[in-house]
Amino acid sequence: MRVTIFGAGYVGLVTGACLAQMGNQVVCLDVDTGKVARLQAGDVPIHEPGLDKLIRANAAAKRLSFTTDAAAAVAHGKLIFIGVGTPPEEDGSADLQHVLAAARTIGQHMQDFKVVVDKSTVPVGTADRVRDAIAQSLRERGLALEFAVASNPEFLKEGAAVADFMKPDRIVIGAEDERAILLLRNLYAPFNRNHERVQLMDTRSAELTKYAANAMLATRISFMNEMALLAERVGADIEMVRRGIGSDPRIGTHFLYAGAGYGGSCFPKDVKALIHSGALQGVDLGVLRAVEAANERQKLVLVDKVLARLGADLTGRHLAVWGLAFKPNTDDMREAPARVVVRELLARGATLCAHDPVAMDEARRVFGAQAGLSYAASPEAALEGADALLILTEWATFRSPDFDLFKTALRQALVFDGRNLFDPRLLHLLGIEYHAIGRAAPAPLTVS
Ligand SMILES: NC(=O)c1ccc[n+]([C@@H]2O[C@H](COP(=O)([O-])OP(=O)(O)OC[C@H]3O[C@@H](n4cnc5c(N)ncnc54)[C@H](O)[C@@H]3O)[C@@H](O)[C@H]2O)c1
Ligand SMILES: O=c1ccn([C@@H]2O[C@H](COP(=O)(O)OP(=O)(O)O[C@H]3O[C@H](CO)[C@@H](O)[C@H](O)[C@H]3O)[C@@H](O)[C@H]2O)c(=O)[nH]1
Repeated sequence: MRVTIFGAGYVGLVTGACLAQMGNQVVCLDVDTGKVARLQAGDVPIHEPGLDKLIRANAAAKRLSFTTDAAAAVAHGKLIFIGVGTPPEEDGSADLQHVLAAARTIGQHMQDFKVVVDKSTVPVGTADRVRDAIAQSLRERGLALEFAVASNPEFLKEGAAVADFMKPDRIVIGAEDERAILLLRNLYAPFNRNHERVQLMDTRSAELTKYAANAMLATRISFMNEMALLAERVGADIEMVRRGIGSDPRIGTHFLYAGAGYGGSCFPKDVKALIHSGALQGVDLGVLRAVEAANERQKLVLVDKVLARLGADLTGRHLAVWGLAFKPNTDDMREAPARVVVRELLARGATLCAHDPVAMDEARRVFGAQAGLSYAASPEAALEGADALLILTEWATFRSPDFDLFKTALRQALVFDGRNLFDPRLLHLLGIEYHAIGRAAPAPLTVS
């Protein structure tokens, strides 16, 4: 099928590459000329496992191309996806300017029937606004062409985006138009072979499903982070509690990891946007307000531990930081807890040497030329001469380090772990002082 995608970001590129891999003819349109030029040259601007290979193979097979030519892109696809950004406004609401600009562009160029599918995360009622924007552009052209608008929210996770798209838990289609439903069902048929994954619903329910899913996951994380605070005070271990509750199938094991707070381009903005949508309707989403407040506090928990141990003035202290991305397997630093932690430690007078396997270029862009912040080519190099190590992202390569280095490379064997990577008893045995999230100091080992 011929498919056009507005937006060549995380969602647009992954959707485009995966649909092309199934044989579809995909054109990705972006307004960022630099990004499109890079993609046309075979350079994939984001780090996402498996994505660059998929993009290059499908571009070489002429199933996937990138353009800034809106007229040609709109003419190409019977199905036109909108996968542009919906960043937060000052008041927390979703900024729909890019979605509505894409809708207007479609209305300005379409010549025949199109199915316009919103894949961006948008508040309930946006499909109606997209419909109105297209209709308005058509009216301005003196045309009355038919088109349908559907909602098809995306549930991929960064760092596992290609795998998530190829093997989705569910494919939510919000549509009322039979032509849109038929085209989308057929487009997704190759991703829907083993069991029925398509969930067909009305557009408004589809739009709300996306926010509700992210809000539920964020709620679990903030809940566990609060339990972790309590666990520390009462001498319990949040990792034991996590296993204890996760084995109940009504709760399940996923998204129960306490840590340095959730980040990324989705949970923070989507929780805010849902709270805002509730307020507009006179519904106070108090649970979500608490989820957000708990997360803001949580981003500073590791800093508080450092200050409690090393003193409120960190002047003259040098600290190693492992991990800058908001999660492993991505170079994305949008809303990453590292942004808060690094700025706070620098403001307290510390100097920092950071390492991240892929996000250091992005970090240089985010932090700019910050006095006191340097980068190391390896995790080991970051440790040299530091007073302590802070761990902010759970990269696999951090999980089994040479623990002896913590004693030889660091000035003192002191580790603050925001992702609970290690067994506190092991580090205790090795003579390393270890502060993690929600984990009380270990009892001495019984030795026979
Ligand atoms: N990143 C994720 O993991 C993820 C997962 C599911 C859903 N979403 C949602 O999908 C949407 C896109 O997110 P993203 O992370 O891919 O964003 P992104 O910022 O990585 O990419 C958006 C792209 O859209 C382009 N763009 C903006 N206006 C445009 C226009 N008028 N025409 C064509 N292109 C335009 C931008 O230049 C940019 O390249 C958001 O609503 C987000 O909430 C994101
Ligand atoms: O138990 C957990 C799980 C995650 N996190 C943190 O939560 C954040 C988000 O992680 P994750 O959900 O894995 O990544 P995203 O790429 O932001 O994906 C979320 O946001 C996307 C955009 O809407 C959705 O499509 C996905 O389904 C949803 O998981 C990260 O900072 C993680 O460190 C925790 O602290 N504890």
